[in-house]
Formats: sequence, structure tokens, C-alpha cells
Amino acid sequence: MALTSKVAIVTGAAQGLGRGFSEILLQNGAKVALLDVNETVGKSLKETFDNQYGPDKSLFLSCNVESEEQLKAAFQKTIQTFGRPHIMCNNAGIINESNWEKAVSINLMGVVRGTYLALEHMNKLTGGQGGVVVNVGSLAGLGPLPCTPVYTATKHGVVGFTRAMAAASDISGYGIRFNVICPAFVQTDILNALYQPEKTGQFSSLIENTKKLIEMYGIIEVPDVSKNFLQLVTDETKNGEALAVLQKGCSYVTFPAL
Ligand SMILES: NC(=O)C1=CN([C@@H]2O[C@H](COP(=O)(O)OP(=O)(O)OC[C@H]3O[C@@H](n4cnc5c(N)ncnc54)[C@H](O)[C@@H]3O)[C@@H](O)[C@H]2O)C=CC1
Ligand SMILES: CCC(=O)/C=C/C=C\C[C@@H](O)/C=C/C=C/C=C\[C@@H](O)CCCC(=O)O
Repeated sequence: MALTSKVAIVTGAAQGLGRGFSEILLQNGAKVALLDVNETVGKSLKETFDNQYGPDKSLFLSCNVESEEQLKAAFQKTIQTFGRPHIMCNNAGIINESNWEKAVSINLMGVVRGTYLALEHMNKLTGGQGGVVVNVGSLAGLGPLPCTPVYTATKHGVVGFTRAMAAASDISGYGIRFNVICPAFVQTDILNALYQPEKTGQFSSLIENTKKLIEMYGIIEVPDVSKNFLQLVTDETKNGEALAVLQKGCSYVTFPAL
């Protein structure tokens, strides 16, 4: 799939992985709606992107993925400005084992909200032009991160949800591919939460185990994840794939055939 003039929507785009995903889409010629709750950082990123890629290539939209209304409005504004989307990346995510309902609402329900809106606007059966949805899981969507059981659960949920959507799309003919990217530890702000007792809550005592895991897997940089994200977007043969991204390289995950 060539990205020139394709329209993309990225949630949690203001910084970290979302910023990296947005930038690689822009570098490959797509137009990108940058959605985030952090207006200050989001607006400043839009200025940076304006200077690098031109003012008509991106759009910052203040949007909390916990709000169906705000997500709907963001889709409408994107369509008014750039046209119907071809690419949706549900990336916004947090770690909060104390306020775990919020983590579920953002990490899992936010992905479901964003995916269903993408389906509404991209489904070839209802006048859309098809395309691809890439959801952001984690290695914690494939195995446990003991200091964050709810974060782990949400990411397992994202992996299962994405694979089921891919199968539904195949069976029904939506013309949309659904893939999930599962990075190990990446150098972004979310890692700070692992060291903050108010974020890890009753599991803060597991800090030494977390440090061992980080030492074992290492910490990868955003561009290493972005280039693999781009593969899931552009490779038309990939649907229902979970791509694990580790320091030693990336691999498509094989699930047991039961
Ligand atoms: N950094 C890492 O080690 C890994 C991160 N991930 C996942 O990558 C995704 C992005 O996280 P990072 O860039 O690492 O963290 P980050 O904390 O740097 O970025 C998260 C972004 O999401 C935004 N956000 C938070 N809540 C939101 C909401 N309700 N609505 C809209 N935007 C919201 C934040 O403002 C921020 O811009 C998350 O889903 C995370 O779980 C997955 C595996 C590893
Ligand atoms: C923000 C923190 C975050 O999301 C990062 C999590 C990183 C690691 C969590 C770790 O505890 C989970 C490990 C799970 C492993 C599960 C299966 C692996 O065997 C898949 C490896 C795939 C491969 O080697 O290609």
C-alpha cells in the first residue's frame, strides 16, 4: 500500500511511540490527524511537523479516547479536512494499576472505540475505501508484566480483539486489515510509571523484578518500532498479525492452533 496522500489517524500522537508512528507516516507521504489529550505537547508537535512536512499535512485534534463523542468529532474533523481515513492507529495507552478502571477505559475500551469508528468510516461494504487498522499492544499482551496485571490484561485484550476483527473482516469482506504491534520496553515516558508507586499501586514492591525484566529485554528506541509499524501498514499480505518488536529483532507471533 503506497502512502502518498493517504489519510491516517493516530491516537496518543503527541509524544513517544504515537509521535514516531505519525512521523513515519508523514515521511512516506500520508496526511495525519494527530489526536491526543495533551494539547500543549500536541500543538507544539504540529508546529514542528508544519516546518518539516508543510502545514497542510497534519492536523492536531484534542481528543480523549475515553470519550466516544470526542473520538467521533475527531473523525468528522479529519474527514472534513483531509477526506475519509485509510489508516487508523489506536496507540494511546497508560499504566495505572491504582486507577485500573481508567487503564481499561483507555488501553482496551479506547482501542475498541477507535477501531469501531474506523470500521464505520473505512468498511468497503458501507461505502468506505478499505485500509488498515494497527493497534498498539505490547509484549505484555503476549506474556505477563507482573507489576502491572491490569495493563497486561488490557494488552492481551488488544491482541485478541485485533485478531478477531481481522477474522471478521476476512469473513465479511470489510476490505480492512487489522494488525497489532507488540513492542518490548521502549524509551518513552510511560516507562517512568513503572518506577512510580502511585502508578503500580499494590504491585510497587515488584520493582526489582521489573528492573530485571528491563535488563533482560533491554530498552529499544522509538524509530526501531516505527519502521516495523510501517511494515504492518504497507504490507497488504498482513492481516491478523501480532508483530513482536524486541531488541534482538522483530518476529510475527505464532499462536497455538487449537
Ligand atoms: N514505551 C514502552 O515501553 C511501550 C509502550 N507500549 C504502548 O505504546 C503506546 C504509546 O505509549 P508510549 O508512547 O510508550 O507512552 P507515552 O506516555 O510517551 O505516550 C502516550 C501518549 O498517549 C496520550 N494519552 C494518554 N491518555 C490518553 C487518552 N485518554 N486519550 C488520548 N491520548 C492519551 C498521552 O498524552 C501521550 O501523548 C501505549 O499504548 C503503550 O502501552 C507498548 C509496549 C512498550
Ligand atoms: C510499558 C511496558 C510495556 O508495555 C513493555 C512490556 C515489555 C515486556 C513485558 C514482559 O514481562 C512480557 C514478556 C512476554 C513474553 C511473551 C512471549 C514471548 O515469548 C514472545 C517473544 C516473541 C519473540 O521472541 O519473537
